[in-house]
Amino acid sequence: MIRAFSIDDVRAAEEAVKRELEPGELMQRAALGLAEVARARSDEDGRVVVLAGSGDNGGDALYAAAHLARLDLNVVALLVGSRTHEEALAAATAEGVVPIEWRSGKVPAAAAEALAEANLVIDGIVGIGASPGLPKHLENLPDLFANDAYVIAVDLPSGVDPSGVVAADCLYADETVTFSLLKPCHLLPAGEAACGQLTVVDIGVPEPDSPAVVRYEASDATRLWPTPGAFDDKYSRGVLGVMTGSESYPGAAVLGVTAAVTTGVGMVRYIGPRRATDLVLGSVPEIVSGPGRVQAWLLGSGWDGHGGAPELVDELLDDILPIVLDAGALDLLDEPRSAPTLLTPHAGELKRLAQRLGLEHTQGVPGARVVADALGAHVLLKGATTLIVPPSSTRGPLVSQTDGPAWLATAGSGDVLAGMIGALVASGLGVTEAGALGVLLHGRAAHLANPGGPVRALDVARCAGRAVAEFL
Ligand SMILES: NC(=O)C1=CN([C@@H]2O[C@H](COP(=O)(O)OP(=O)(O)OC[C@H]3O[C@@H](n4cnc5c(N)ncnc54)[C@H](O)[C@@H]3O)[C@@H](O)[C@H]2O)[C@@H](O)CC1
Ligand SMILES: [K+]
Repeated sequence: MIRAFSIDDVRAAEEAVKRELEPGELMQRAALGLAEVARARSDEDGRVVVLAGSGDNGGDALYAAAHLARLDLNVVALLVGSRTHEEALAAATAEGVVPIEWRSGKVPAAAAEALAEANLVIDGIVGIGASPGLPKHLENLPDLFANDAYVIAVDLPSGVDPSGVVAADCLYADETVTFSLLKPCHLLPAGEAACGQLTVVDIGVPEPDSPAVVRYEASDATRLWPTPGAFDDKYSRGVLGVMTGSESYPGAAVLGVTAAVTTGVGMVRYIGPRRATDLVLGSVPEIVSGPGRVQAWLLGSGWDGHGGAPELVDELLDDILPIVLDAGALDLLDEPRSAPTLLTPHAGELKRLAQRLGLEHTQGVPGARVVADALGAHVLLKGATTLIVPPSSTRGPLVSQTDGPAWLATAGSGDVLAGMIGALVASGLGVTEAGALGVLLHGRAAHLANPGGPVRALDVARCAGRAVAEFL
């Protein structure tokens, strides 16, 4: 599992280590690690421009500049903040780094020339001390870079919100060199795309106890998968009740049920309108049609209204079983249930849901968070990066998954994901783990369905079983 930590926890962990070290030692470690990566990425005749801002991020960059100049690279330092880390600047100039001030206004000619010639740019404008966005005079900075310049961000791409919540103008990097601990922006959509390749340099700061953001990997699927044992039967493995599909959209039921059965669960009980039931039975003869005992419910994919059985739905919502609410069932809840509940909206559905509930945020992490808090439910926000946001009261980390190819943006894909997650919840996993492993499985199954190419949702569903075998 990949873990990122809140900025407050990172600061506290760094301070604790600093107290045990000589002053400045931690920055020296960061700068040396950064310089080693930069050296490995630069040519023999490396022409390097270091962008140094006011804070310690600029200090890291300037000390790294000193190391690179000592290795005979040609290094220019553009001092772009209102202040400069004076000791780091002195160390850099002592090794032959050429400083150029560009603290505001138009770019000085010498700075523009250095940037146009640089094949390596080190972005030390701001790090974890930053508010989102770039200073006005640097907004068009990338226009000054040579096309083939390799950009290394120090700790994080400058301009990115360190906590990964607010999307802002930032300097896109080819590689981000961070120190010991990942920060939320490295894993969340508002920052991750700007990071490029993420490289972690160990400066000896131990992980705090509780991560703010986690990402599940294949090894987590191996560890957590609800694999049956010799004493299991179909009931002990778990039964999933599914109410999906409608007269207008019966295909959603076929896709979700196919995915659930192929993912592996003791049994699926399906309840839906006549046409959908006939289609589901026709393509998935393993299911049982009609009500009965189940361990979890999946509702809503392909609904056109309330799924045709409002009394039953009300009963389920009052019940103590875990429920996955997808698509048309997202509108069912107005207040928290007393049992685990996972909502699986895409961005448009989240917006509609948050507006219906009269909440102050409607998008991204803040939108998912207010919905999760209002409904006491986990919100799995689907997208190129899929997030799972728990209610604040759980104090649990956000989950951020980027497993699927973009080919998964196709009709029926969400119905398949809901079926996979439903199967995992019925098998006994908590909604967070089921959501995260479901997203992992969805991505892996898409890859198996057609490596590197377009996929249809039914093929993704059919590949679930093989994908599970790969995890195990
Ligand atoms: N704290 C530590 O123990 C360590 C910190 N390190 C480095 O120090 C960085 C954090 O340093 P700081 O706390 O000094 O903070 P930063 O260097 O991130 O920036 C703070 C400075 O930037 C200004 N600023 C804030 N937002 C801005 C914006 N949007 N545009 C332009 N300027 C802005 C502030 O006025 C302040 O002067 C880390 O990201 C890392 O690179 C490393 O040296 C490792 C050890
Ligand atoms: K930076």
